[in-house]
Amino acid sequence: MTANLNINYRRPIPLGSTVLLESSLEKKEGRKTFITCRVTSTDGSKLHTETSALFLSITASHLLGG
Ligand SMILES: CCCCCCCC(=O)SCCNC(=O)CCNC(=O)[C@H](O)C(C)(C)COP(=O)(O)OP(=O)(O)OC[C@H]1O[C@@H](n2cnc3c(N)ncnc32)[C@H](O)[C@@H]1OP(=O)(O)O
Repeated sequence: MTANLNINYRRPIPLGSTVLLESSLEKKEGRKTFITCRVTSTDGSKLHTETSALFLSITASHLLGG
């Protein structure tokens, strides 16, 4: 479950363009998983978006409000 999501939009992505999306698992601490992601031009020269997020493992009952 997404607990935290930060997105920096650095440059617009031109309509119809192809981009490279790289996602990394930074660390895992118990129920917490820290992920980063970058969207760049396919040659990596232009940074479009950079993101960090924290996901928490949950139980099915959490989704049901338990
Ligand atoms: C265009 C489309 C865009 C789509 C965007 C993505 C859409 C989505 O992801 S939809 C889902 C959105 N997420 C939600 O609705 C989640 C709502 N929140 C929750 O259900 C709960 O707060 C939940 C499950 C995240 C955490 O609750 P709970 O399981 O009780 O964890 P809790 O005991 O509070 O915290 C556990 C640990 O995580 C940490 N933690 C919890 N929330 C955060 C947070 N926001 N930031 C940093 N740390 C956090 C706590 O500090 C604690 O750390 P430690 O164990 O070191 O003390």
